[in-house]
Formats: sequence, C-alpha cells, structure tokens
Amino acid sequence: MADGSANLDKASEDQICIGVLALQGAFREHIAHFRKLPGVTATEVKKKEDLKDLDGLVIPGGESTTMALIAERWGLIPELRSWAKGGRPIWGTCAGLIFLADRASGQKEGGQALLGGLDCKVQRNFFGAQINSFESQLPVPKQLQPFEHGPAKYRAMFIRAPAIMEAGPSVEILSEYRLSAEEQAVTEGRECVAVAVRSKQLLATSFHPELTEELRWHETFVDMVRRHQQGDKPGVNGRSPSSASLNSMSSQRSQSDGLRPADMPVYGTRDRL
Ligand SMILES: NC(=O)CC[C@H](N)C(=O)O
Repeated sequence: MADGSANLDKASEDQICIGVLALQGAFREHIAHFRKLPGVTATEVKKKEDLKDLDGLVIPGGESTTMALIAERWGLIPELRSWAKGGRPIWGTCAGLIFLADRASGQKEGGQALLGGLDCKVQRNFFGAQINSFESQLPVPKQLQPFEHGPAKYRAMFIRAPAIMEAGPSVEILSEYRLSAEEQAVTEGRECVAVAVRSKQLLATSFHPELTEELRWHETFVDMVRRHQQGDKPGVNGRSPSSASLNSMSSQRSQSDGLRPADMPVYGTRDRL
C-alpha cells in the first residue's frame, strides 16, 4: 500500500496541466491532442478561476476579434494579462498568435484587445479569406529535430491565417513559408513570411497542428512547460528535450514521408517542396 501511494505521488509530480482558452474556436481539438500525451492533463479555460492551477496555456485558433470581445465581456483580459506576466508558457495558434502579438495589422475597425508579449507584427488574414484556406507540407524546424521521430515535413493547415511580418531580436523563427511568384506579386517581392516563432516562454504558430495527426508541436509545448517547471531556460537549437518529455513521447508515428495522413483532407494544397 505504502509503495503504491508513493508511486501515485511520483506520477502526480510529473503531471502537468495545460489549459486551453475555450471561449470560441478550435479548443476541443487542442485538448484532445494534449490528452494523447502521457503525464498531461488538459482542461478548458472559460473563467478566471480556471487559470489557477495551470502550468501552461493555449490560445487556440478561431476568430480573434470575437475571441477578444468575449474575453473582454467576461472580464478575462486583465486575468490573462496577469497570468501571462508570471512568465508562464503560452502557445497561440492562428487567432491565438494574433492575440499574443505586440502589433497587428488588418484588424477590424476599432482594433481588438491583444494580450501582447510577443515582439512581432502580424498581418491578419495574410493568406486570404476563408475560401483561400489551404494546407502545405513544411520542413520540420531543426528546433524540433531532437524529437527525432515522424516525417521530415509537417502538415500545416492555414485557415484564414495570419503571417508574422516582423519579429524582434528576442524572437526565434522556427518555420517559414516560402511565397510563390504569384503571392510575391502582392507582397512587393517579399520571398517568405514566418509562420512559427518562439520567444522565451511564448510559442506561436500561424497554422493549426491540432487539426492534423501531428503531435510534435504539442510535444514541443509540453517540453517548454516542463523546462519552465524545472527552472530551465526554453530549449535552444540542438538541445535535447527534457527527460520528462522524452519519457512522455510516443515513439511511433503512423505517417511516413510524403504520405498525406487520412485525418482532415479539407483544403487545397500549396506545397513548398
Ligand atoms: N483560423 C484562425 O484562427 C483565423 C484567424 C482569423 N483570421 C482572425 O483574425 O482571427
């Protein structure tokens, strides 16, 4: 009995709790992904009390103006700001990236409340309207390479997606999207935009890993959370994942290079090979 309870204590020590802002958008999909990872509890955040025991927070994709309006109406903006001030890890996907950015263009009239903290300028709807949504296979960034499993490309879903147009010196660019000649014609010849970045405890992606079978972005965020708990700095190039996350990683992937998984083939492709 005594041994059993000691094991339980150990298990709960390693357990981390990730909250996903659940006001609007793709929060259920994120929660389902996190729940596939051992040692991770994932929970919805709808009110300030839900922030209390979290180790990490995700701001999902959806519609950033609507999400900001609901958060304001429910009095959550100051609570989120003070939670973020603690330097705890936050991951913003798509609308969540807009939420985290210090500067945004293409906002609706009157703008929207941004949480800020990420020294970036994002352009809302950079890749066009809903009808222009697409998916692409992008090279796995070297910062994810320590997790050496799965294909060398990851599947990125861009849904009315923003792009990161400018990034400050503290921001590490994890992934870029190379623009086609056609796309460059409307971006004054700019060749690529950033679509995934990390800065201190913040991770931000333009695309939606939670809508694919890809788990490596979720594993990366879990690793950031564990490192933060251990008082460690966020991972830098070439560093191996924390031992706890190595233990938690699934070593098998059903995908193989070049094969599109049969999860959500909903959009046309713009592959950058
Ligand atoms: N899929 C998304 O999260 C789209 C974000 C949307 N373009 C916005 O401004 O909020």
